[in-house]
Amino acid sequence: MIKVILFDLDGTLTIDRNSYLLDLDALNSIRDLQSLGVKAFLVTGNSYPVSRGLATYLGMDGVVAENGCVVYAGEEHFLCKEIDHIIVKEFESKFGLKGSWQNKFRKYDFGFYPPQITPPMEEWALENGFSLKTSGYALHLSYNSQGKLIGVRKLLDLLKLDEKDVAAIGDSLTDIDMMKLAGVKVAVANGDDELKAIADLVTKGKSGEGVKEYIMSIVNALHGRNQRTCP
Ligand SMILES: O=C(O)COP(=O)(O)O
Ligand SMILES: [Mg+2]
Repeated sequence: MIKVILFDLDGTLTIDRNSYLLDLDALNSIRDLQSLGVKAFLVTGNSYPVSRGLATYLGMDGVVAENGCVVYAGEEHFLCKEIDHIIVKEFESKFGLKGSWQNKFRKYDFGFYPPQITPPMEEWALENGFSLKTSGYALHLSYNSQGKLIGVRKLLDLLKLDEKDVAAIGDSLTDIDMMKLAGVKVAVANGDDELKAIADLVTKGKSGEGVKEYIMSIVNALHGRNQRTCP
């Protein structure tokens, strides 16, 4: 039985990819799910303050932020090597990138625009021991080569959860790492092809609509179970 759902944020809980507007119907369906005892976590490439602030106001049960490097589930865990801000600036100017406004609040995983990785960047990253990823929203630079996987592993340890009790839903390449430890892997309809290829289920709807569709299927199944067990 699914006890925890991991939600990517950008492109998944938003109304579309490349939008920052949250899908309010998807958020309401998450509340319905939580009222049935299923826990909800944000697992995102966003900075810790943004992720934790959002999770608090959305009533989420915790977060994995900075693409796996920071975990909060009642207490904080920091899992990656910090990047010196001088290196961040060097990377930005060397490749003519614009740093994310959240970079001043980041320690382990930094974001840049445009979100495309080029071969010279890959060469530089390899020489300097970094890993590059793209979410479609931003290009990410980190020493962490395992991405969201390390944060999700920590979260499951903290919650003493088995992978089979976990579902994850996302839209981009950076969610493939999150899915590695999820018993049920869900991709939204407008997600990256590589993610859809490893998913157990691809929703009919895009982004937030797809989230609502998947959650309602669980909510209905749980209601069905409860009705069967009530005399
Ligand atoms: O920070 C990003 O680039 C995207 O964040 P996400 O992991 O919630 O999609
Ligand atoms: Mg995303």
